[in-house]
Amino acid sequence: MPTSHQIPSYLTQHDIGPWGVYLEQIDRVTPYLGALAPLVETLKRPKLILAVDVPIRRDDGSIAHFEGYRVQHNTARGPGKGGVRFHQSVTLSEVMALAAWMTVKNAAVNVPYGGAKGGIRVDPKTLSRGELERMTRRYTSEIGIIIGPTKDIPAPDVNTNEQVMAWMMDTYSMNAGNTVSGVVTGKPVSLGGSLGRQAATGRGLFVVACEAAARSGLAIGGARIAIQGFGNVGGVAARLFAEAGAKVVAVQDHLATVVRDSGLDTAALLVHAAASGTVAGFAGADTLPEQDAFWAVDCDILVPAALEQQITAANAHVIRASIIVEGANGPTTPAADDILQDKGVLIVPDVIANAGGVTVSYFEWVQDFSSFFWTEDEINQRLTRIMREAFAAVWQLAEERKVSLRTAAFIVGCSRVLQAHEMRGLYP
Ligand SMILES: NC(=O)C1=CN([C@@H]2O[C@H](COP(=O)(O)OP(=O)(O)OC[C@H]3O[C@@H](n4cnc5c(N)ncnc54)[C@H](O)[C@@H]3O)[C@@H](O)[C@H]2O)C=CC1
Ligand SMILES: O=C(O)CCC(=O)C(=O)O
Repeated sequence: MPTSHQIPSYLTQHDIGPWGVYLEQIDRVTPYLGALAPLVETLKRPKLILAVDVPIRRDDGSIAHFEGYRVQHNTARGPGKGGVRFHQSVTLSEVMALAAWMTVKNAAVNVPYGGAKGGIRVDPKTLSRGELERMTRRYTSEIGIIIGPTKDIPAPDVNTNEQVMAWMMDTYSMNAGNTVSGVVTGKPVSLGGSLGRQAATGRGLFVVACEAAARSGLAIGGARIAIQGFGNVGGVAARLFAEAGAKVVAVQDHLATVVRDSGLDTAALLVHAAASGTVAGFAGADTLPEQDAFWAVDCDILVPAALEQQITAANAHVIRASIIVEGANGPTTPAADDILQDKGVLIVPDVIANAGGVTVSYFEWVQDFSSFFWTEDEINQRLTRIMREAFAAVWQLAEERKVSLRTAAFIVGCSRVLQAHEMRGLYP
């Protein structure tokens, strides 16, 4: 647990939430940072926090107010970069942690960004399309004072997509007086988005899962895969695992867990989920009676691809996978990390495993600046190379320093950020 002096006054000890997980991860890596360790305090303090009121007129004429945030955790290596989340459980602690993980991630895979994240506490499923658009536009106007293509570049996250990015880009552009396509990534391809961005996070996850499996002597063909979250990340990962001959034996979303021992028909499940908004009710599978039973499913590779703090001390003991590949940000608590490490489970941490999305966002941003667009093959090849190189560097460091892949990834990421601070001379 972080000590009380580390907790900023705007968060209280009892609701420290995901920010507390992040602080503990920083404390765990600090002994490995050598001469940079004295600078680590900067990583425990977000650079800028903006909390905004987002009022909209509902379709029935009433006014609703939502709480929104944009947090820039660190910009030593470049502009802030990170997604925007619309979810009923969004808190400041969560957005701070998500922004900080972006700082570490962007440095770990060496894209030239700092870390940022945004969110609105809202269940978007309760809004009409018109209400969603008005909320998105108002939020964009409110955070418009701190975002921009050279300052902070939002992108999709949970419950946001290319349509939301199109509205954000349009609102920012209207206020600027000209089209600014580079203000967000994950846009529709017709508006300056990149081929391959929609599938990039799942694809990058699949690439590093294959690398981890190869080094562990596990063949992907025939491997049993369990996936929590069947949205952008989990859905694409499921498809790629199935195409490679693995058996996706369990998928859980917010409403149900569907299982099939011989492997789910992932193509049919994707069609079902797209039509009904959930995996619940899928005819080609059994449904587990309890959501918690998902964690004990017999599998080789477990992919948490939903929300934070899902794998905890309460369920880590029952996990049967030998490899966990973190599609979600912050899905594993430090206490669960310890239990899983004792059990010999290999965890490929979020800051590497889900970095494919921001990597292709970087490609999108570069393409927007140059107004010259690449083919999908070029994008996928560059993505695969970056993911493999980042994974190999972290694997090698973990072996040399005899630490977990998470600690190794944090050593790489935090060292790059702190070296940037040192070279820029932010500590006169
Ligand atoms: N979209 C992207 O490019 C990236 C996303 N991520 C992370 O991946 C995770 C998933 O993001 P997306 O796939 O984009 O979101 P999404 O909105 O497309 O899908 C989220 C999925 O999680 C499920 N879910 C939500 N609450 C759940 C619960 N309590 N139990 C089980 N399932 C639950 C939903 O039903 C849905 O299937 C998040 O942690 C996000 O931060 C990380 C890197 C990039
Ligand atoms: O594509 C991006 O800029 C950020 C994606 C994101 O939010 C994440 O990696 O968690």
